[in-house]
Amino acid sequence: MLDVRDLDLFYGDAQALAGVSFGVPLGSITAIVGANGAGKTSLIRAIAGMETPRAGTVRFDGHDITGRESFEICDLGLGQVAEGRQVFPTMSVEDNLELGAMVPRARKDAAASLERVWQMFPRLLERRRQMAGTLSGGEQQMLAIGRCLMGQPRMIMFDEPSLGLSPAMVHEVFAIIRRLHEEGMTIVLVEQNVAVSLHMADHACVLENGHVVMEGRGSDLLGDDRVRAAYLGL
Ligand SMILES: Nc1ncnc2c1ncn2[C@@H]1O[C@H](COP(=O)(O)OP(=O)(O)OP(=O)(O)O)[C@@H](O)[C@H]1O
Repeated sequence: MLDVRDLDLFYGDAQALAGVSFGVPLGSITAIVGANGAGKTSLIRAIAGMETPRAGTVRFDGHDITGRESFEICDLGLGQVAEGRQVFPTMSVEDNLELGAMVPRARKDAAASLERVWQMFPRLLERRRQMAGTLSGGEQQMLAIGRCLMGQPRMIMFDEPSLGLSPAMVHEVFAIIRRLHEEGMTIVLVEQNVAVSLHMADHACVLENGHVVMEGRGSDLLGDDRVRAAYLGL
């Protein structure tokens, strides 16, 4: 569903991605694993149109989306839940959600999408008039996911969705990701929690210093000695 080929990304003279190629099969959970600074966030941002690659191509669902605006990419059905739950703190929960339905493909069904989000996250419904900045970290993550769903994506890229959350909340966030996958969503998952993400993933790639050094089935990578030593401490 997504095909990334030979992607190069620079910040000034510093190269963050060097010839990155990998694919995300339709209906998969694809994990991107790597140490701090390996380039995972840069990769997600480059795919989502928030950074402009210097070279390479990104194709999503048959469209060449390389270098396109993030709004346009979102409108094609590629959503992302950014690291650090980027909600608008001085807007209400409901207004944050409505912003998620601004893209043309989602606008006319916004009311139905909102009902679906309330059903999925009853806690957000209870707090619909509360300012987003006063929500707990876990609730803000739910809101970030809900806002992404308002755009009616067919694929979602999650960047560190469990970062800074309590164990119970981490469990809940992973349960939501599993549920979305079961409902047919294609998922890209960047996670510090490598063991959990590889267990969940059908497909995975390992990024080191801006290069893809391995790509394969999640279960194969879990069994790989180098992955076990570098990322699982085994
Ligand atoms: N806006 C920026 N300007 C300059 N350099 C940047 C910028 N964003 C990222 N970098 C650099 O690019 C490299 C890759 O960073 P990136 O955040 O993509 O890695 P990551 O794998 O997501 O790391 P982490 O797990 O720590 O979030 C790092 O060396 C980082 O310092």
